[in-house]
Amino acid sequence: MPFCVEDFVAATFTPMKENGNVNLEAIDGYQKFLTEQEIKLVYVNGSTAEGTSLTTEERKQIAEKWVTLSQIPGREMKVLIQVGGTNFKETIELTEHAAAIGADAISTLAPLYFTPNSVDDLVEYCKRVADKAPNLPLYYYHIPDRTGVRFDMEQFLNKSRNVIPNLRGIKFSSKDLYEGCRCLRTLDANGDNYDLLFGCDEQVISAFAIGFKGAIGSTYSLIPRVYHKLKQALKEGRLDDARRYQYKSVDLVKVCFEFGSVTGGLLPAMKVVLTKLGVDIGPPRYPMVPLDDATQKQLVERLQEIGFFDWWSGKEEQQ
Ligand SMILES: CC(=O)N[C@H](C=O)[C@@H](O)[C@H](O)[C@H](O)CO
Ligand SMILES: CC(=O)C(=O)O
Repeated sequence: MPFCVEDFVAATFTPMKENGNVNLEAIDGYQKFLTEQEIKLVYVNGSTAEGTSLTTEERKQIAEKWVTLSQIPGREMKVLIQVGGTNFKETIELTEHAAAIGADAISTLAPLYFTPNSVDDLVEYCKRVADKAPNLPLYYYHIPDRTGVRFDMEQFLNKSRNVIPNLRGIKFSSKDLYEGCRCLRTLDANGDNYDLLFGCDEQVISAFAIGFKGAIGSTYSLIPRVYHKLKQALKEGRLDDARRYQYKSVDLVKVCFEFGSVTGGLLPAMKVVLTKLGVDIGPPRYPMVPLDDATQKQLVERLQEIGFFDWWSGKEEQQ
């Protein structure tokens, strides 16, 4: 079951209408935009997508849309579907649905609210999900700051190795690079063909330095070219250049956080950024609140100050 993700996976946003409904039609333009930015993998219904704010029916429709679009010649991409949530029955329904529609992989959060008591409980949970789609690779979605589930991922890997045949890795959305490094060491020592995908975009250079090969995140939708250049620079040993690209990502994330809220973090601001790039992504869904017009204007001014639109268009590269 080879599925080596040595690339950037765009964690997709969910297009919404002003009335709060999902704007399924707008996924078309967004998918095309990502194709043009050379994004070849997408992560659907995760945090960036407000997956836990969507109904199960909406999640299915969104998953179907991404899979269908990814089958259009010239617009091919791999589609990973996040199936986790609060309700195990729905998680299973979404897992079976992902398999039935031809998704490339699934990913699950830890169960929310009634959270596992031990790493063994977590392994058991992932196994129950994985068993419902035995032909699909499964990526456990580790995002302790959101789920409160903080079990050590090195232990998780060691305990699940012989138990979950289709586990293929972890989406590692934690800034604990010591833990990440221990995971990489144990995978290496055991010859595991797993992907450890880093989830903190503003630190991805550090993750690559210790051996991560791929990453999943929200900002890969916004500035994929910057990250592709970062990776290329690292590959060629041009560390200063690589840092320069990481600084751009840090600047963008920092500005988005300036307009962030406790509920949604930087997400409502990032939806504005994508809209300004010409993708009709709309507002976030409550309990996240959209930025009002005046605040959007301030955000655009801050983006101009950091030169975002110049490096986005590639203008700055010619200087
Ligand atoms: C909570 C959240 O959305 N995390 C994302 C993925 O895990 C990241 O891609 C961040 O949005 C990004 O690193 C900016 O902080
Ligand atoms: C990686 C991330 O942002 C997501 O889960 O959507």
